[in-house]
Amino acid sequence: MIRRCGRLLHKTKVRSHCPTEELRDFGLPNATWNKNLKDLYNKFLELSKNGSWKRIPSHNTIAHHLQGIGKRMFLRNLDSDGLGFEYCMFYNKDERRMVCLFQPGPYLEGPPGYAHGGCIATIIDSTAGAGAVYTCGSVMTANLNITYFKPVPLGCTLFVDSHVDKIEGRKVYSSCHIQSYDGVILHAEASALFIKANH
Ligand SMILES: CCCCCCCCCC(=O)SCCNC(=O)CCNC(=O)[C@H](O)C(C)(C)COP(=O)(O)OP(=O)(O)OC[C@H]1O[C@@H](n2cnc3c(N)ncnc32)[C@H](O)[C@@H]1OP(=O)(O)O
Repeated sequence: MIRRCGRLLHKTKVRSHCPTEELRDFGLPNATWNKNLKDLYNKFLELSKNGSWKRIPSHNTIAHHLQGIGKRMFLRNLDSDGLGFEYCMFYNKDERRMVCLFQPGPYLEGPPGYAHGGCIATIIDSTAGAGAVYTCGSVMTANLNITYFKPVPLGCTLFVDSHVDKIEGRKVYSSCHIQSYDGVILHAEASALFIKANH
């Protein structure tokens, strides 16, 4: 057993709710971020100075983003930094764009040394989904189509760029692509349909 935030947890690291951890903004740099991720982050912080881009805080429960009770978010469900989804997001309201700067950690392995396709789908769903939420409120993913072009090495820095293309009634059509941090490699592209909450 280990003691964390005054509570006893099993060594298997099954998490209980720890208020201080839940208040942490995981979208801020930590020691596991590589240079390319930090450089991209600083670039978008610079772009945010005139208000065109906005950094999106990232907590480990949905309760911080939406009203209601939240448990642990899928993308923030590990206790140690750098092992899973290491990322931050920035939103541009005028362009209806959400970008995610993403460093896949070793626990996201699929093929040896490369990220699992499901985690690529997850980061696309989360980035484009967050873009849809910030553009028009609560949504659910109805459809997600992905084309994988090049495998993603674990520990690299990726630039995930999503855009709300069209809104028709409750239907929100988005597109997304994932490139290497320098834009040289196109790893994947996707289209998604989100349905706005019916209220
Ligand atoms: C800051 C925090 C950011 C968090 C981002 C989170 C991103 C992650 C998001 C997710 O992972 S959500 C979880 C995965 N998705 C689901 O579990 C959704 C499961 N499906 C459903 O719950 C329902 O099917 C859904 C809410 C998507 C739609 O059901 P509704 O009953 O609300 O809608 P309805 O069936 O009446 O359809 C509304 C319109 O959408 C259309 N539609 C619905 N599903 C469709 C589909 N799959 N393909 C094409 N069109 C679809 C439907 O034809 C219709 O078109 P019209 O208005 O033109 O008649």
